[in-house]
Amino acid sequence: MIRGEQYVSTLLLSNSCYHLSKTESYLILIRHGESMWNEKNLFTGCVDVPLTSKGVEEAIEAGKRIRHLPIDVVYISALIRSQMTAMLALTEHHCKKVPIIVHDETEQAKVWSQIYSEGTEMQSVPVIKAWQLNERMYGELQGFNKLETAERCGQEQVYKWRRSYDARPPNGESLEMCLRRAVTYFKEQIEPQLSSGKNVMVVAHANSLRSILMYLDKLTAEEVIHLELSTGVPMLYIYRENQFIRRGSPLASMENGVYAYTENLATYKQNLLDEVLDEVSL
Ligand SMILES: O=C(O)[C@H](O)COP(=O)(O)O
Repeated sequence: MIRGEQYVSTLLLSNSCYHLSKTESYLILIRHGESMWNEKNLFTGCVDVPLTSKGVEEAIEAGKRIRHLPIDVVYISALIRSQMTAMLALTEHHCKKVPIIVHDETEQAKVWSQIYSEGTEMQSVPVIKAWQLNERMYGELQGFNKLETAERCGQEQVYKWRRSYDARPPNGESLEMCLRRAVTYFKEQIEPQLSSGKNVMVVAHANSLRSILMYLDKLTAEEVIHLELSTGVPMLYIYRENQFIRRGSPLASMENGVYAYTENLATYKQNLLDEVLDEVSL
């Protein structure tokens, strides 16, 4: 439903990126691309493993699928597979802004990573690293093969550890425990960005994202059991009036379905097309 002048475009062209009116904002969630332990089917959890070449390709492909969606701030976990995915995806973004990791661990880190040129800062996207978005800590399963563990401990037990809300892998985190840190962080740090009109991308992990999706989609402990996330697939949410509206996964950049979701996005797309046409006719 179009809300008259509330959604009338207030688009401003700034360095070839458009800023939308502040009545709604966008949230993109992506599970990292395939990691070297995903490929080997090993429980990974908080072990810091990089992407495979397939994972690199998935990250680039994810970037292509969201390249025409606005992004003002990016959140990553403390693990390299999330960081590689975010950086690779952003190389595809039409804005061509430079993703810059924010270092505010200490006063010195803050001062030493300061950008002094306002113009250069405007050409960058802040990337915020948060351990709270890490994969669920898989405890004593970390490093073991998932199939072999199912043979050893029983399929049903392993399924419970992997998919249930409250079963806790030996000395590891249940999904519930992972939710407590990931969703608390989401509510305290990410939601305020969305409500201030910022468009956010979060690149995290299967289970930290499952817990965030539980919150966004109001899933019950029974429903979340069936929620599986593929690597490198972007999911889009519209944030409007403190509500999250699930919009599925953009299949391609400029896909009509995505931009028809709201008047604001349709206008955003039209402005991008006009800009391309202007460039062609120059
Ligand atoms: O940590 C892992 O092993 C995976 O990233 C997620 O594993 P799962 O599918 O067993 O939850």
